[in-house]
Amino acid sequence: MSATRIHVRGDSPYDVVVGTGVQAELETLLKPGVRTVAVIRPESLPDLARPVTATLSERGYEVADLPVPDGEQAKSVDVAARLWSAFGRHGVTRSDAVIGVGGGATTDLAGFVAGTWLRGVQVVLVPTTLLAMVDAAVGGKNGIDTPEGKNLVGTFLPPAGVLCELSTLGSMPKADYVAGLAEIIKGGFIADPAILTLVEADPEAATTPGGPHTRELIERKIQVKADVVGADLRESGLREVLNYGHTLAHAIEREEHYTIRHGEAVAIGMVYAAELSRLSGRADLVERTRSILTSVGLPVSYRAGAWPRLRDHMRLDKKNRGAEQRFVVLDGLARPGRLEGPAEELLEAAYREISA
Ligand SMILES: NC(=O)c1ccc[n+]([C@@H]2O[C@H](COP(=O)([O-])OP(=O)(O)OC[C@H]3O[C@@H](n4cnc5c(N)ncnc54)[C@H](O)[C@@H]3O)[C@@H](O)[C@H]2O)c1
Ligand SMILES: O=C(O)C(=O)C[C@@H](O)[C@H](O)[C@H](O)COP(=O)(O)O
Ligand SMILES: [Zn+2]
Repeated sequence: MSATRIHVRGDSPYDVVVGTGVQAELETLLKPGVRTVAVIRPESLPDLARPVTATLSERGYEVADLPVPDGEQAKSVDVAARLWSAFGRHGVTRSDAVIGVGGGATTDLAGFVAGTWLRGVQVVLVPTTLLAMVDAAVGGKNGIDTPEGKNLVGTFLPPAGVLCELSTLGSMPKADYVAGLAEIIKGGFIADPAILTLVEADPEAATTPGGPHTRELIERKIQVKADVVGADLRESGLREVLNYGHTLAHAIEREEHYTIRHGEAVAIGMVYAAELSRLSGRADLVERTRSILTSVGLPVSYRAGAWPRLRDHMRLDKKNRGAEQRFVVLDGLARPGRLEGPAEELLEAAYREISA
């Protein structure tokens, strides 16, 4: 199968390479002069990183294999501090490189420690989940969670390259794979409705890595993200559209102590954002949102009694300006807009519509 290259523009441009056998390109992404490569990967998945570490060792690089806790548990200041110490022990310098292999939690952590060590060393990302391929590893946002909220500490560091090895998706647990579909569907609502048509035509096929449209869905969503982050890396405006559904999603993740899958929280958050759009007189895409998410097995509601706490968590959303709460909403299909300083009654009314 041939590889597809999706180019991300900007001051530090790079390619996202999608296909099978693409890890062979790894060495070409490393800057000349790299001696030590720190490979960060989930501790329970040594086989995922082995092709990377073995290739680099054979080519004569000093490889530091750095396992981290699985999933969201990795995105903590404690784990970051352990990695900074390991970089010191292994003598990672500014001419060296960090490689993040794993799901979005691992690539977010790898980007964060690369962006903060020595004020920034090169990072290459090798996403191994659907969500990380179509979203987390693309765009240069990274971060860790704190007790105060999701991703509240992080940097913008464009990767030197992203390698999406499609064969790694085969071992993904179904629920994690389906969670990745939420971000693909998000791309459909904010920018590329053809994504929605593909999923709606055969939802069951969309939930399996080997489906007839798997690769097209992946490439379309990466293209949506590449177009946006290529124009606005640091979220000065346009990039906010990628946060559709995330204001409530991040509040739910915090409420669940980061045990709910990000994609599941985003699914619920998108229904909430669709309700906000409808109730504020913009687009009415509520039924289409509920229906497509339900068809692939994603959640569309959350506990009724949770509103006061969720409302409080949303006050620390990164899109807020001072006391003004801000949301991404839809003025129409593929026409994202903003809701700024909404009345509390509107926020609560939209929540009543999605609460179970
Ligand atoms: N930086 C961004 O722009 C951005 C965008 C979207 C999401 N995110 C972040 O991404 C994270 C979610 O990513 P995720 O959905 O990949 O979850 P995840 O990283 O938690 O991975 C899910 C689980 O799958 C395991 N796994 C990884 N690859 C596997 C494989 N090939 N086979 C079997 N198991 C595998 C992981 O170890 C983990 O247990 C969240 O922290 C979210 O905030 C970041
Ligand atoms: O890349 C972005 O920008 C996004 O908003 C994509 C989201 O899917 C992603 O979850 C991101 O990490 C959220 O960013 P945050 O700034 O709200 O933490
Ligand atoms: Zn997200």
